[in-house]
Amino acid sequence: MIDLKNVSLSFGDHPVLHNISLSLSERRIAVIGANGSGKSSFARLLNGLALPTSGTVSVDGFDTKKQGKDVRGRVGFVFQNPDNQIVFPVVEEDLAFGMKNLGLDKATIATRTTEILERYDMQHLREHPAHLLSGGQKQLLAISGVLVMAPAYVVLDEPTTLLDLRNKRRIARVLNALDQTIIHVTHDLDQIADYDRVIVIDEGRVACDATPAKAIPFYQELMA
Ligand SMILES: Nc1ncnc2c1ncn2[C@@H]1O[C@H](COP(=O)(O)OP(=O)(O)OP(=O)(O)O)[C@@H](O)[C@H]1O
Repeated sequence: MIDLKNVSLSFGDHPVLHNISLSLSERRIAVIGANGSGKSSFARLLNGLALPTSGTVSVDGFDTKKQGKDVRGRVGFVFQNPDNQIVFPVVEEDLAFGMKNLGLDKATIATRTTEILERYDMQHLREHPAHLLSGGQKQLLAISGVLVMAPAYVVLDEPTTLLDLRNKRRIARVLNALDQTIIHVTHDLDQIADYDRVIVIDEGRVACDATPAKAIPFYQELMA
């Protein structure tokens, strides 16, 4: 469970999130809202990429301020642009990077690398230069690089924004098939119609927290 208690976040004297208290445990959670409403800032709080100015964020009891390493081991983060996430020149090296940081042995790294490449039909790309992948393949590699570390939660910040329709759908299918809890920041309302929970953020506050059937029309009305 990810718990936020009275969380506020400011950058300098600019308040961005105001007194948010939430518990996140459903399997598919979407976060939607206008540009600049605070969605990315909210997402970044969940794995300690941003720390609250006041209040606490905890993941399975671990405080993001005090136990960052435990939190990062539990919460994977996928960025909008996979180029910001892919750090090694060859696909298999990139997949191995996070696992090496976790201290996994060579055999486990090799097994998990094979498993994830097979799962997403990318075996033929194992020794491929990462920068030559298509946009969809790059995002799949970025997501794979997070999944091989076996996080309990995956936070995704607009992972399909840069993709064409076919790849958007492919990534949506990948996300829907995950066992982990996902917290998915998106502007793509079609993708979240059958999610368990939708949180609408407006001007740094939770304006609606409900099922898609209630939260999506609320958001559409807000944007009208
Ligand atoms: N590192 C930072 N330093 C200063 N201000 C920031 C920083 N990150 C975000 N902000 C500000 O916080 C506010 C919320 O930004 P955030 O990126 O969280 O919004 P968002 O809802 O994700 O927007 P978008 O849909 O456009 O991605 C904005 O006013 C932004 O300028």
